[in-house]
Amino acid sequence: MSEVAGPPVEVVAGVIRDKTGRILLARRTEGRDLAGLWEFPGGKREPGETPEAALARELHEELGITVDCGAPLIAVPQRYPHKRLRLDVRQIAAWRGTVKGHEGQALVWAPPHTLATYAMPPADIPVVAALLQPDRYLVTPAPNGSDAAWLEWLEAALVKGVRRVQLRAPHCPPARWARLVEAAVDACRRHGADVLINGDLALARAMDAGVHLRAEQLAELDARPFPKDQRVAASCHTLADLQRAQAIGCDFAVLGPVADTPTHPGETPIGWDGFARLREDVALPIYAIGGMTVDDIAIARANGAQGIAAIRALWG
Ligand SMILES: Nc1nc2c([nH]c(=O)n2[C@@H]2O[C@H](COP(=O)(O)OP(=O)(O)OP(=O)(O)O)[C@@H](O)[C@H]2O)c(=O)[nH]1
Repeated sequence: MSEVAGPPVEVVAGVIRDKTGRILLARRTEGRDLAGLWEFPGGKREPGETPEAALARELHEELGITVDCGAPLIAVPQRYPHKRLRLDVRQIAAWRGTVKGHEGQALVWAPPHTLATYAMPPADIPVVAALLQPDRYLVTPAPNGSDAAWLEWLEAALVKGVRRVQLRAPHCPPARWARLVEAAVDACRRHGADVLINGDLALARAMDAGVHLRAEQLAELDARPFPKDQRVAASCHTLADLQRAQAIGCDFAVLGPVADTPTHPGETPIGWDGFARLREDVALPIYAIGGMTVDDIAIARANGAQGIAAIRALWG
């Protein structure tokens, strides 16, 4: 069996911070796969080793430090032309010693907001997103009651910490929806939350908000509809959708349904295995959707997701 089809290579990497919160990146040396790219320090797990032991060994060998392994951040299944890997990234809770590149690798302490400016391997794109972007994406339900009640529920979700919102209301009359969107965009901005409007490019443009593309819209686009500073995301169900989302430069995608959900009866869930298999062929941050609750964020991260997208579980 070729390495591309066989089981993934297990790789562990650490998020090491200094006292000011900067994060350590190492540059892959010449002659190795992906040479010149920046990565989170770490390496391959040896047979029989736990991820924590492998990471402690690698960081000692490569940097000369002793570490206490902390919480898992994300584990990214990724396929490269000649291999598949699972990049298991852990927060480093504490470390001792003096950081030095023992293998001739260049090192840099990067302030978190600069991470995306470093050229990195595809598997690291979701890692950087997991460090910097919200782990939950609220999709609003249709306003079935009064406008005031709907806006109060949105406010409650924002107060609870939701920081990324998709405004969506299938079948809402356009004039009512435009009024609600205006108030909702305002509420999201007050809370510093990212706001995207489902489907309606003109409304998103008018509000200077992001757009969340439906899968059918995505299929018809061959370029990103908005500039880089205005978010573009897309709903995906297949690998072709994900590849198109990546090709047009979407900031992130939503993939599912992962589990059964009453809002999309009759759709066959892809399960976590299906999610992980689809995710390994693109390098996008991807939220899992379909029957998700906040209790699923850890398993979502363990399958390479940015987190969960949900209506009911995040509303109010
Ligand atoms: N340590 C580390 N490895 C990463 C990251 N992202 C990523 O794709 N990888 C890949 O995971 C593998 C890590 O193995 P290693 O660092 O022990 O590898 P190596 O140079 O001996 O590996 P090679 O045989 O693939 O060239 C490499 O294939 C590397 O490209 C990352 O952020 N940190």
